[in-house]
Formats: sequence, structure tokens, C-alpha cells
Amino acid sequence: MEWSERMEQLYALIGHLVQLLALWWQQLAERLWLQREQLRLWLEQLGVPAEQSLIVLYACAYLLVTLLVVLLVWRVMRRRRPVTGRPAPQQPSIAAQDAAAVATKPVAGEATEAVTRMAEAPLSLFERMRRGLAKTHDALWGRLDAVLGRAERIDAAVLEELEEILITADFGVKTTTALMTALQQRARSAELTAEAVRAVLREEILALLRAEVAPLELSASQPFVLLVVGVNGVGKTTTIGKLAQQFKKQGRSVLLGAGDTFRAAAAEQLAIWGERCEVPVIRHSEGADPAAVAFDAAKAAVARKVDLLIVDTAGRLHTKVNLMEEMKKIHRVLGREIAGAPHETLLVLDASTGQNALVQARLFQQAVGVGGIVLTKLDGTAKGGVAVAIAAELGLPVRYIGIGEGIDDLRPFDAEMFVDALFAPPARSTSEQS
Ligand SMILES: Nc1nc2c(ncn2[C@@H]2O[C@H](COP(=O)(O)OP(=O)(O)OP(=O)(O)O)[C@@H](O)[C@H]2O)c(=O)[nH]1
Repeated sequence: MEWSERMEQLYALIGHLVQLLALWWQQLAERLWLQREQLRLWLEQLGVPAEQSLIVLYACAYLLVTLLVVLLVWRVMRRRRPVTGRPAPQQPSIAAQDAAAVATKPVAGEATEAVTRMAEAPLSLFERMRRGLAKTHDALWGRLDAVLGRAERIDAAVLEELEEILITADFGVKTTTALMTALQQRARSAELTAEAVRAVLREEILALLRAEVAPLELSASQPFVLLVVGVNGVGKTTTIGKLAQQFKKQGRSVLLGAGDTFRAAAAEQLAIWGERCEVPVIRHSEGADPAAVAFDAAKAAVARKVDLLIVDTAGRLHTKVNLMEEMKKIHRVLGREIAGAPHETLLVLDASTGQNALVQARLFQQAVGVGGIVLTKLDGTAKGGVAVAIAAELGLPVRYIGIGEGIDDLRPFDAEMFVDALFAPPARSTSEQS
């Protein structure tokens, strides 16, 4: 093709584009004019004289634009201003805080063991955990610090106050009694100082959390079947989505079974999570037999040779016998299709329900057998001590904790990091450190 022909085509193309823009501008102008006339009519109906309505209209438009510009400038200025104060009490989502956490410098010269670990551990992970547990931390460390700080010596009255703090942070009566016994034993052998109290509590809580925890062995079966149970609204579906994402990231193939056919839109919610993590979901219509979903999901998992099948279940109220019977049926169906399935029944508990979570755990354990716990919503509660109560009183491993609603806000439970996050002194602001 000749050079001149090409130029001609280019001019023609530009001509079309200009025409298109002109047309578009004309349409826009017509629409604006129409809107203006409608507003004028409306103003007239409100009693504004016809000759003044245009002036009022332009004045309103001027005010609106000024307001928008002021808002825009204010937002830009706010973003540019360096952060010097303490973080606001309403924390942003844990995922959003990640980047900030990476940039945070470790506190210099702090002598406590917790801070040493804080420097050693990958900071962003610890920071996420610390921020997620901020409320429980304040209920425990904050109050402990206040009591120990003002006490001249640790006597019976101070121990009584400590006991109350542990109960309030939902460690449960049994666990609190065990912790108090440990403190009293230490008091008999040596003088109990504030530092010793913190050290004893830290050691004892860690020992309770570490007992009986065996890691989840996905390679034990292919497919490995995880059944997720729990009462309404504790975060089962969300947890399944987060788990699917984590296992996907580890390179495992995952399939989800939407066994919650009871709650309207539960399967839809799971399907959305499936789309987000690019994981297929086996679902039936609402009200279908959950055991039938489990059957189809198990068949599909075997046929597709996936590594992991996660089956959701309806939020069962542990008091409803027929729902528990339904759960047993799901167990039977899965076991028939895949040897040993479900290989793990994960019970999801909402940490903010405190001791009620412990009651649920007991009932589910009796009814369907529970292999491990996922403790959700730790970010929004001061009742995180319930994690210790569950481990100590039921001997059930807390496998994961939920510290936010984001897809990455589910953490494999690390007892040491958890305890450090509870006992670490509050992070100091930039201004305080300098
Ligand atoms: N803050 C916070 N919210 C969470 C966490 N986990 C779940 N949620 C929220 O809890 C609410 C309930 O979660 P779902 O996953 O729908 O709970 P569910 O157990 O499946 O509910 P049912 O299907 O009714 O039984 C949702 O708004 C979740 O975003 C968490 O770790 N932290």
C-alpha cells in the first residue's frame, strides 16, 4: 500500500473519531440541557420565580463543585501527612495493615522476651497477629500491667485481682484455676515479683496450648476430606473460602462441597468464594439433601483426583437432634465413597461468644467427633482467652484462627506467636520511640 493511501486512511479515521466525539458531545449537551430544564421546572414548582431559577441553579452547581474540590484537596492533604500519632482505636482490616506493618521498625532496646521474638519473627506476620488480638491483649496485658504496676508486693489481694482478669478475658474457670495454682506454687518457692507473674502466666498458657497438637496431614489420603461444622453465623463459609485460598496457594488442588442447603444463599456465598480462589464448587438447589451434595462432591473429588475436598454444612444448632442426625448421615456417605472420610472434622467457633464457644465445642465433640478447631473473629473480641480454655479443657487443637474478614486473615495457629501477641507490650508510636 502506498504511503499516500495510508495517510488518507489515517485522515479518514481521525475524521470519524472527531465526528464521534462531536456526536457524543452533542448528546451530552442535550442531556445536560434537559436536566437543567427539569431542575428549573422543579425550582419553579418550589416557588422560585422563573427569571431567578437559572441563577439559583448555577449558584447550586457552583457550590457543589466547590465542595467537591475542597473535599478532594482535603483527602490528598490527609494522605500526604506523615503518621505520627497512635493508630486510631478503630483498626483497618488486618490485610490492609500488612504493608504498614512491614515498614514498622522493631522497638529498640526493649528487654522483654516477647519483643525479642517480635524482632526475630517475620514482622508482618507478628504484627498482623498482634493487631488481630489487640482487644484480648488490652483486656489481659493492659489490665495485668495496671494491677502489677500499682502493687507494692504480690499478695493474696493482688492474686485475686489477677484471677478476675483471667476470668474476664474468658480463660474459663478451670484454666484460670490451673494458672492460679501455678502462681501460688511459684509464690511458695520464691518471692513473686511482677515480672515473675508475667513469666509464669506466659509459660503456663504456652504449655496448655501446646498440649496434644498434631499437624493436619493432608497427604494421609487423596482426596483428603475436611468436613466443616459449627452453629449459625460463626464463619464457616468464610473460613472455607480462606482455607481454599491457602491450600490453592500451596499448590494443592481443591474442591468445595456446598453442603449448607438449609440457609438461603449459603451455596451462592460459597460459589462466590470458589470464584475468588478459582476453586470448583459442587452445589445443589436450596433445600436439597446435604448428604446428596456430600455424595456428589466425594464422587467428583475422586474422579478429578483433587488433593482436598472441603465440605460445608448447615449451621447446626447443637440442640437440634434431627440436624445432628443429618450430620451423621453426611459422615456415613463420605466414608462410603472415600476410605476414612471425613479425615478431619473442623469445628468453627466464634471467639466473641466466649465460654459459649466452649459449650458448643463439648456438644459437637460428643455428637460428631471433632478433630480440630477454627477460632474466628478474634479480631473483634476481648475474649481470646477462650482459645486457651478450649485447648486446656477439651484437649482439642486450635488449628486456625480468624483475625479479620479478608481472604488472608486466617492464620495457622502458632501457640508461641499467639502468647507473645497477648503478652507483648503495646506497640509504641513513632513519636514515642524518637
Ligand atoms: N471480623 C471477623 N469476621 C469474620 C471472621 N470470620 C468470619 N467473619 C464474618 O462473620 C460473618 C458470618 O460468616 P459466615 O461465613 O457467613 O458464617 P457461617 O457460619 O457460614 O453462617 P451460616 O451459613 O449462617 O451458618 C460474615 O460477615 C463474615 O465476614 C473473622 O475472623 N473476623
